[in-house]
Amino acid sequence: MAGMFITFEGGEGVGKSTQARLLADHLRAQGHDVVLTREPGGAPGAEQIRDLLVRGDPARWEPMSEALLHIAARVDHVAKTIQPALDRGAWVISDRFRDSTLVYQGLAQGVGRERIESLHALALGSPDHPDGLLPDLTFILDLPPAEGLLRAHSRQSQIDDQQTTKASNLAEDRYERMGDAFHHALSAAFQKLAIFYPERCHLIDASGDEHQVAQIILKQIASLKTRPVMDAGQG
Ligand SMILES: Nc1ncnc2c1ncn2[C@@H]1O[C@H](COP(=O)(O)OP(=O)(O)OP(=O)(O)O)[C@@H](O)[C@H]1O
Ligand SMILES: Cc1cn([C@H]2C[C@H](O)[C@@H](COP(=O)(O)O)O2)c(=O)[nH]c1=O
Repeated sequence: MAGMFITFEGGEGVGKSTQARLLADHLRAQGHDVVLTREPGGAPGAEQIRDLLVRGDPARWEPMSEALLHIAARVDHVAKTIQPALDRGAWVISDRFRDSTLVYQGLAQGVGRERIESLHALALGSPDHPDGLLPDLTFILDLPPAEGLLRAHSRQSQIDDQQTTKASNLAEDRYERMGDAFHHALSAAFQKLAIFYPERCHLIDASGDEHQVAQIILKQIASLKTRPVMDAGQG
C-alpha cells in the first residue's frame, strides 16, 4: 500500500507529538518507510521561521503576519520534506499542518477561515492539488484546554528536572501564554473543524492514557483502510 499523509491536530499539550511518535513506531514495525515531522518546522528554513513564532511576546505579530510566517514555513516544509517523501511512497506523519493555521490564525486570531484556505491554495496549489496539499487523514485530539495545558506544563518541568539538551526549547511557550479565552476558542474551533471536513478529520477523545488513545487511533486507521478515501490521495 502506498504511503499516506496523516496529521495530528489539537490544542496545547493534548498529546499530538506522543501519538504521532506511537503511530510512526507502529507503522515502522510493520516495515513501512515513515517520515515523522512537525510544524512549524520540519525543514531547516522552516525551523528558523519556527523560532520567530514560538518564542517571545504573545502580541509580537499581527495575526496576518503570523499566518503568512506559518505559511512561508509550510512551503519550505512541503517542498523539502513532505512532497519528496510522498513521491517515494513513504508515509508522512506531521504534528500539525494547515488545520492549525485555520484554527489558530483563521478562527482564534480572527484572520478568517476562508482567507487562510485561499492563502494556502495560493502558496501551495499545484495542478494536482489546486487547493494546496492537504492530508489524507487528520486526527484531532480533543481534551479540555486546562488538562492540555497541565500536561504541557508537566512536560516542561520534566525537561527542567532532567536539564537535557531540550533546555533550548524552554522558551517555546508563546502560544501557551495567550490566555484562557484563547485556549477555549481553540478547543471549540478544532471541534468545528471535524464538522467542516468530516471525511478527513476524526475527533479523538484524548483523555485516556497514551496507550488507550493510540488504540483508538489504530482502530480508526484499520477501519478506514478499506474505504476508497484511503486510496484517493486528497481527503
Ligand atoms: N494520553 C496522555 N495522558 C497523560 N499524559 C500524556 C498523554 N499523552 C501525552 N502525555 C504527556 O503530556 C505532555 C504533552 O504531550 P505531547 O508533547 O505529546 O503533547 P502535544 O499536543 O504535542 O503538545 P504541544 O501542543 O505543546 O506540542 C508530555 O509530557 C506527554 O508525556
Ligand atoms: C502549524 C501552526 C502552529 N501554530 C502554533 C501552535 C503551537 O502553539 C505552536 C507550535 O508549538 P508545538 O509545541 O510544536 O505544537 O505553533 C499556529 O499558531 N499556527 C500554525 O499554522
